[in-house]
Amino acid sequence: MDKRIGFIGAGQMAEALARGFIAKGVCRAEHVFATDPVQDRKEVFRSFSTNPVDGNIEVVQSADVIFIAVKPQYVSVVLREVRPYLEDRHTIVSIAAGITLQSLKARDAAGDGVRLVRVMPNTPCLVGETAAAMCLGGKADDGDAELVRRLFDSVGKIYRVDEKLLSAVTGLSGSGPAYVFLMIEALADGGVRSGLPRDIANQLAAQTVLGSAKMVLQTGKHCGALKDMTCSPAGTTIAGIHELERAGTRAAFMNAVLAATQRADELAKMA
Ligand SMILES: NC(=O)C1=CN([C@@H]2O[C@H](COP(=O)(O)OP(=O)(O)OC[C@H]3O[C@@H](n4cnc5c(N)ncnc54)[C@H](OP(=O)(O)O)[C@@H]3O)[C@@H](O)[C@H]2O)C=CC1
Ligand SMILES: O=C(O)[C@@H]1CCC=N1
Repeated sequence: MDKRIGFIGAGQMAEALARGFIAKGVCRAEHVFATDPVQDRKEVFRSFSTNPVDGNIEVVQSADVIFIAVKPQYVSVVLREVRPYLEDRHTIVSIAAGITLQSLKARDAAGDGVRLVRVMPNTPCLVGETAAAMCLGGKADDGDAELVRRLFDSVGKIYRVDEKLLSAVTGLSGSGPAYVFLMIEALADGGVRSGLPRDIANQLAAQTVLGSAKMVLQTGKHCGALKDMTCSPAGTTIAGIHELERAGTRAAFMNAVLAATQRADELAKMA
């Protein structure tokens, strides 16, 4: 792709996206520009051959696709700052949790006439396996959707959804990697508690999650049927499942997604 990619805010998510895009060859490192008030973050971007620049306006002047990757409460201040420098060539991609298209194009933010795309990505873009969703606003058209789709298809999967679903996407897949990391860590702890060396326990736990996710995606079978395949009558697995059910694990995961979704909605109100 010949587009230049800019990041306003060079934090964890910006780094994961930039590294992912470059690793998958959808853009070249020298076509990536990033800025951050924290000097160390700029040095991180320099370390993988992208261009750290001195401010948000310089990012806008250097790039065509501008990722707004600051914390939600700073989004409108950033947009107000760069607004006079926005041109028709720019597509603005906000990844901020909870910040609506309406508030992105408000008069004290980007204003009317800007190509706006909201994306909720997740950190596995770093390894080419993001689960993301997007919606369009402002002047954004199918060309912008195609551009964003091309970027995200290179680092995983992206789905177009109604904006009203984006908080739920945030609660499920945006925050989801953290739930899964916690689960992998806990599974490995269980392995260690049962006598496995830590490194083998970590590998077994992570590979089990990877393999199980692939079975869901590749077989198209219901998770309940796949679970049943693992449970021999009076066997080991059903004894483990019994404990998970006793602990309310399903409700805990559902409540985690719900709490994160509600938090995304709260962030929208606070911004
Ligand atoms: N982390 C994740 O998994 C995901 C994050 N997101 C969204 O991505 C955004 C960034 O999150 P994340 O990367 O985790 O956060 P980080 O705090 O790691 O990164 C944000 C960076 O932006 C910097 N910053 C603050 N103000 C400005 C400014 N005015 N101009 C330029 N840069 C600024 C921050 O500096 P300082 O620390 O000094 O404030 C910080 O280094 C958030 O809106 C979040 O909702 C979306 C999906 C997943
Ligand atoms: O924790 C957060 O607020 C961000 C948004 C989704 C994932 N991380």
